[in-house]
Amino acid sequence: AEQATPNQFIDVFAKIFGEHKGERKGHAKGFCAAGTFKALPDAKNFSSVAWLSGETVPVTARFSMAGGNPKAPENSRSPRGLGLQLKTANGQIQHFAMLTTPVFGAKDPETFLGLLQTQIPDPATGKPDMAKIQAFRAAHPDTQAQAEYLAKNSPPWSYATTPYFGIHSFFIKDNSGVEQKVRWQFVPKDGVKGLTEAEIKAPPTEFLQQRLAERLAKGPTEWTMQLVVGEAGDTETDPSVVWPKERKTLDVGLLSITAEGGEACTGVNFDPNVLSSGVRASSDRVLQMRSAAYAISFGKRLTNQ
Ligand code: HEM
Repeated sequence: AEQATPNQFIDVFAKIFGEHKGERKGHAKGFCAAGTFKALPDAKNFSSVAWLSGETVPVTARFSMAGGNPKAPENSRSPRGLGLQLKTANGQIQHFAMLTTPVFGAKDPETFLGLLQTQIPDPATGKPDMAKIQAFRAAHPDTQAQAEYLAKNSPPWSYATTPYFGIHSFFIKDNSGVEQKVRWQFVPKDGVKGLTEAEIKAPPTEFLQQRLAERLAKGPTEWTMQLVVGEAGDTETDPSVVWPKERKTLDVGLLSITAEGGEACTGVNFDPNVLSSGVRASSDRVLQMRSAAYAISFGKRLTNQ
């Protein structure tokens, strides 16, 4: 089959969600936040990547709802996103652009594009054809793990009460010069809390920014950054597959969100392939596709398209 192109994603998002000039074509609804990242004392024994040194690194962040709907209802069973940009004192930049699911909804760009194409509303009814979506999912088992996770785990009660997962594999050079295959995740110090069944069934609501503001009025909200260390045979190319849960996990840092709102994240393209020296992307084709798609979306939204 032919390879998917980044423009096909921009096009299909417009067909599913409508045209929203000046907005992100994915994760259209969201808001900026700010804080710091500080490595835990042991992290520098693992790697000398700049942001693991222990200095307090300023963070520009954005919390978001998946999808291209700028008015997405906040009780929907869809992923939430967190984009982080770290800038170290010596000028290193590191991005994380994560979801609240440990896996992605497809193994490669072509399957993701195919799944999105089934979600284009039927012009006759204005709604997607559920049978078509189900048939596609049945024929593509790699689209099922994320859907199952979303069905079993309630959407977050607050952006502060959910973990965020990097999903893709990356390589971090350790202090002996060996590249370690890792996946990163941020675990909330406030604990994991989802919406109740009643809250999920209630009419579309908007509460995520207000709940975060109320939480921040009491002080910073924190996450522990963990690196899951892969072993030989753990996939580096397939973001729809979670690694075995007995993998070694290192607590490497503390993300502290201290403020929300403002426009500091508007000029940031949270391209997940912006990596500090000592960090390298894997050959995951979904990860590779993201840079090109985000660049198109970024250019469009900055020029009010
Ligand atoms: C081929 C697969 C994917 C495509 C085509 C895609 C597309 C997009 C696009 C067009 C944007 C808007 C970018 C901008 O205007 O700044 C976006 C935002 C985002 N995506 Fe993806 N995405 C994909 C996969 C993923 C995956 C696997 C993750 C997480 C692991 C993810 C997490 C995010 C987040 C957190 C944002 C919001 C960034 C922000 O707040 O500015 N996406 N995506």
